[in-house]
Amino acid sequence: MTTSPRILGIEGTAWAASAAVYDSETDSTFIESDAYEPDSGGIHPREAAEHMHTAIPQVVEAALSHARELQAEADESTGDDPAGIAADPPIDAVAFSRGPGLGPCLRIVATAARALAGTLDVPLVGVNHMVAHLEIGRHTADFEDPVCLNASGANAHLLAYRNGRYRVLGETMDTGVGNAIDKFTRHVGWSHPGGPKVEAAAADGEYVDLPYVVKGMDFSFSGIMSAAKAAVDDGTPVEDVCAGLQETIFAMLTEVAERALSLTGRDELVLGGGVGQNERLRAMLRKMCEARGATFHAPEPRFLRDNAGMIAVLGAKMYAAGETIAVEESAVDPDFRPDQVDVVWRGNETVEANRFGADEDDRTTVDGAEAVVTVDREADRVTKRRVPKPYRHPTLDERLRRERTAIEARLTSLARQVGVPTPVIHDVDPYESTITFAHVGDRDLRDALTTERVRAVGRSLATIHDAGFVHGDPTVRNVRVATGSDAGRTEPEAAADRPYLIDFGLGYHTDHIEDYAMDLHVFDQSLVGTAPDPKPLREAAIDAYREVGDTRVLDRLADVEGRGRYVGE
Ligand SMILES: C[C@@H](O)[C@H](NC(=O)OP(=O)(O)OC[C@H]1O[C@@H](n2cnc3c(N)ncnc32)[C@H](O)[C@@H]1O)C(=O)O
Ligand SMILES: Nc1ncnc2c1ncn2[C@@H]1O[C@H](COP(=O)(O)OP(=O)(O)OP(=O)(O)O)[C@@H](O)[C@H]1O
Ligand SMILES: [Fe+2]
Repeated sequence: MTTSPRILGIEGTAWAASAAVYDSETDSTFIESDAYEPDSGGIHPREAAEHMHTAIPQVVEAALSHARELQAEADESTGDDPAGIAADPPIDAVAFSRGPGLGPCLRIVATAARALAGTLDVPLVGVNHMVAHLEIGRHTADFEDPVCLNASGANAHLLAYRNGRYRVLGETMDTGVGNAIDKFTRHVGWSHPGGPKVEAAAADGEYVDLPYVVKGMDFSFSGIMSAAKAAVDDGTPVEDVCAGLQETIFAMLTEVAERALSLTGRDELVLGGGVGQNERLRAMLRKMCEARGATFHAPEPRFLRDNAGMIAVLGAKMYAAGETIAVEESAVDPDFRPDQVDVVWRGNETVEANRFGADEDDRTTVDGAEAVVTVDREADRVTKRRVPKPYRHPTLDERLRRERTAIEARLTSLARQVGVPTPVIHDVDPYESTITFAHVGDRDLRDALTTERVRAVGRSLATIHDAGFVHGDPTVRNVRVATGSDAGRTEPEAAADRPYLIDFGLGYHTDHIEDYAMDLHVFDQSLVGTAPDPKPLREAAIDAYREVGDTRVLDRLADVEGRGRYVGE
């Protein structure tokens, strides 16, 4: 096996019939693509498959002749047979997208890949398309351990590596981000794909308010899309709706990306996927990263939209790690999830169990994802101020900060009333987005995870749900625990080591089982994303919830997770 492989990649999960050659020796990528453009409506699976059928052989041939040229040049410089007849094959392996994607398209690509590998007598590498979207950014940025935001047509999720897998920290609860935008543009009669048209129209539009929906690091587009369609139908100028749509959707994605950086303690962010070509989204992510001292990278547009270059680049890493597959094991998988992939190419890299400075005894300010928290040790109080986010439209920014401050104060008190430990509120100023409340605990749960504490959180969530509201963002960073050192100076609950819930800013009143299940799911995902060994903790949370809460919520949780959603181990 060569140490600097040359890989031919093939992509065809939906619209892009694409082939590429990645030459690791020179770190260069040649891409040949042929896009399927529907005459009307969105992507028709059968038409897309017909497109793959005719276009794949042509793009593969173009890539192959490029590979032959590279090989001839290499042979010439090493004095091997210049005709290339007796020399090595022009590539070391064929990598192809195994999924996720449209079944009929995937099968055509896989068949082409198997045939080519057979003819050239080189191995096959089966690549997960979503992991390729993120690895291309890590590769071109040369980042060590980034959080990745995949913003593509059929998907939208946040991923981060932990213990040999890319874990899904957050994702869309309904459609992919590009598909959501494309549905809106179909409604107003614009041709597919809609993303670039919305971007162009938004440049001439004025921001309008639309529903903003994030739950922890998950998010949903259905409400915004219905509201956007209704606004156009009611006569709001379409450019204004486009501006509102971009500002809202991309602010949601930027917010959850920031929360993922904060939760995982990382300082690198990469963007992947076709929607990543949008300038406004990139500008927002860049601003957010700048403001928190993180580094942002988006690969060039040819690597963002679906392309075989990313398949070839990841194929090379997988090949070098020995991840080839036999033909009989190379079946496609239309639902292939990123967290099903064993990330062997990153070696035995283990993220240290605790990368989050656990010692907080002297701290006076804490930068959360949304707020700056100032600790007054003498008074045993903290002041939390939701700071303006420079990436957000000012109107949206002000609305979110004001609303969240008010709801946080209200629900923090309400939770106390139903017996869930929370900090006592001393003062609230929604217009300054400031709350002053009691200092509680001596660690975030993230830095002091035990099954007992997790059980207590499970019980607390069941209790507030029973009272008719959700926390909205119950992650291991939004729970404070008293590990002992200051148990004496805090309140009675802490002495009993009952964790405090904090940060109710995303909470709301609801009697929907679905909302309660989502709340529990957010907590569960935060365990998966941060705990060295999440399994017993996840079980503890569920068991405790079962003791106190409504079991229909647990049934619904299983549903939520089974809905093609991505859950870890
Ligand atoms: C499974 C796979 O087939 C699928 N691929 C995919 O969705 O193609 P991708 O190239 O990553 O993204 C296409 C989407 O990207 C959107 N898009 C393209 N340019 C855009 C722009 N300037 N602004 C916003 N969206 C844009 C399009 O409207 C379309 O919805 C996926 O990765 O989810
Ligand atoms: N009452 C409190 N007592 C002690 N520490 C607190 C208190 N409130 C907040 N903190 C500390 O400040 C951190 C950030 O607070 P909080 O989660 O409310 O802000 P945020 O910006 O909304 O954070 P995020 O969105 O990242 O969860 C907490 O993780 C916790 O360590
Ligand atoms: Fe894609």
